[in-house]
Amino acid sequence: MYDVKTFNAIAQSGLDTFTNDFEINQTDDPDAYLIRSVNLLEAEFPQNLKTIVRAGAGVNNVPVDKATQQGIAVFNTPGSNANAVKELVISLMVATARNLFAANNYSNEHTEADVSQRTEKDKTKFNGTELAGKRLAVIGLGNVGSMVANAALALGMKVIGYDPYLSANAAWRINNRVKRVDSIKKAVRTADFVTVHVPKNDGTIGLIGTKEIADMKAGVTLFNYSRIGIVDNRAVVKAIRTEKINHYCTDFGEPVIADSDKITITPHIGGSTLEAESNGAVQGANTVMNYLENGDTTNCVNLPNMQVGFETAYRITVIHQNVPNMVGQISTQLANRNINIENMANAAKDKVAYTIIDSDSLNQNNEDELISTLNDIAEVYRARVIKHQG
Ligand SMILES: NC(=O)c1ccc[n+]([C@@H]2O[C@H](COP(=O)([O-])OP(=O)(O)OC[C@H]3O[C@@H](n4cnc5c(N)ncnc54)[C@H](O)[C@@H]3O)[C@@H](O)[C@H]2O)c1
Ligand SMILES: O=C(O)CC[C@@H](O)C(=O)O
Repeated sequence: MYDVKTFNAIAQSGLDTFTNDFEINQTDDPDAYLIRSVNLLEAEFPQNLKTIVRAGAGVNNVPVDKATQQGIAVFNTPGSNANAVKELVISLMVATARNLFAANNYSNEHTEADVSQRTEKDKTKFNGTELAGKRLAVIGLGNVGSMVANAALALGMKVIGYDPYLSANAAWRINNRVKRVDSIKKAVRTADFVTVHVPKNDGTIGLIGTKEIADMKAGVTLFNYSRIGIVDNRAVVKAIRTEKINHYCTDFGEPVIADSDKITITPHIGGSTLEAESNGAVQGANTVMNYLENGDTTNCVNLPNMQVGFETAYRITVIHQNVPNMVGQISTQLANRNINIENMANAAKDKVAYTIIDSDSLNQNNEDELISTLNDIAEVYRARVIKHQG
């Protein structure tokens, strides 16, 4: 039996996905965390914890390097909420272009009986613009950015994209009418709307600041539905004062941007739809089960992604440093115990490697001692044995 700890509301459809071999929130030493936005950056991890699965895209709330050092595999559920973010960003583009929030406030303030005459005079204040024919710059063309770009094209916009790290797979998703450029400056300089869809990491904090805003067209509308800090909110406030930025929409409020009718703040609801929460929870539950029961690392962010068919009675998985002679050291320990290797796979991602060894000749008598010996190898972060189900 495996135990899974949840810290946030995980959709019931996800919890229902777990088989009877999994229980939820039953111990203080779980095998897996299935989380959303809980901040684990200062957390101490229990000894038994083998995986942290983020139902959602951003893993900036997880100390990934620390998890790696402790042999904990970290996953996300890419794309599970991308459509929800796309719809929210597109709706806010329409809402800001048509001054919907100000128009709604006006209508709520003027409820007198003869309002219709006044309305006809006042409505010119809320004249808007259409999206068709306008230019949108999309910074980051992954799961969310590619969907926003394609939807904007369908609305008749001209779309310019910037993403220097775009994977080949992601590139297939992008309509070939999205013009790709090689700098933020080239992307934003003619754009009426700029939207940012990148992960938060050391390379993206302050990605859009004073300099990038200076490169934008006067009157631009800017969106940050990625994470707080990727857009420099102080620079935004200054640019709103000089009318360089016409409107700013973000999912991440902080005092410096409060109380401006030129700023629309939503409370981190980009992925908050029934569909997205269900997608993330179901995908997350399957990820937990696949890793704990098979050692599968699809969508792992700190280990190489490996899927190896599991046909033998036992599987030994080892997370270790990506240094010479690791496979040699591991297989020597198996040979010393007369354990035959039926199948072996190894791959590396940056400084970390993952080895999967399948065997029929391991047994309960030598399992604990073998794992303890493998874990004692200085460069090994975690070795474990998985018994074939069924
Ligand atoms: N508001 C919300 O509720 C919500 C929901 C989903 C995602 N997000 C945030 O949005 C981010 C993006 O989500 P996604 O699903 O599209 O992720 P993704 O990983 O599919 O795409 C991110 C893209 O950003 C690109 N990128 C990385 N660094 C870049 C840089 N310096 N300049 C330009 N592009 C860069 C990557 O190459 C990748 O293609 C997430 O990491 C998360 O922080 C927020
Ligand atoms: O869990 C959420 O509600 C937010 C998810 C979102 O920020 C993400 O990174 O996927």
